Amino acid sequence: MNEGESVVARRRRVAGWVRDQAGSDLVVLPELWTTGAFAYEEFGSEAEPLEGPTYEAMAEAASDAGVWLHAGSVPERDPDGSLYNTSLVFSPSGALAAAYRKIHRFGFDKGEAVLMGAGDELVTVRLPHTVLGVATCYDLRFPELFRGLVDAGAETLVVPAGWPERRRSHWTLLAQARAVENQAFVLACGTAGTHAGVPQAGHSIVVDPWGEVLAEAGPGEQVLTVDFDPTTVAGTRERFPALKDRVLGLDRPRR
Ligand SMILES: NC(=O)CCC(=O)C(=O)O
Repeated sequence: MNEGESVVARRRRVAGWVRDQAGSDLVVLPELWTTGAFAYEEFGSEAEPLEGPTYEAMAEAASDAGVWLHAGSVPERDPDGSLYNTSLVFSPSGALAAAYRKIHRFGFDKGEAVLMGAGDELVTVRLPHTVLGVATCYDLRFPELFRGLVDAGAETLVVPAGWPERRRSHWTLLAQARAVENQAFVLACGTAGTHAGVPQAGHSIVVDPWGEVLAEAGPGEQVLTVDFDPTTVAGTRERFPALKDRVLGLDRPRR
């Protein structure tokens, strides 16, 4: 994203990119792309109700293109005034298929962690040939969230992000780890450019359930297109049934 571009102009530009993807099955956008994930001062001023201008523009773009659209996330203002980092998924008719409020907020004692509320619900979305499990950016560091998504049926894990360049090695490593440990496809879509002075990693990445990188973007803005068969997940899980060997309850003290 170009700093200095208005939210209105960026929304129009991104909607055009989505329309250009007609013929694809699923299009994925990154986290907080209207403001930038590190533009904390803008979260309040640019926050939208769930069905706000970004929702409307993305619903229309999904329907014009006839694609499933994970529209990344927006700063959402709840009717009670609280802010959330909320991802939106639209069906090819432009209907809202799911909204996910980011569970793990980044920033420790500042930024998103104090400005936004935490979601408390895992979200999956059934598509014709796979079930998406939805997570956002910093969530990538919390494997138990992804295990929850897998238990809810997820086979393709979608992670929009605004991940900084200085931790890019973690981005790639964690995307591959989440794919391998959950025997799932991972579609991790990151912002490019600089947000509020924080250089972004870009490098969106698609990983298969064996941990192989199917496609990886460069550092700048680009459309990364990849063909894969999500129905292969079941076979991978059957041939190498590590998920069946899980011992449940180890994440809680035993006494
Ligand atoms: N927007 C984010 O969640 C940033 C996460 C991050 O920088 C990290 O996990 O490292």
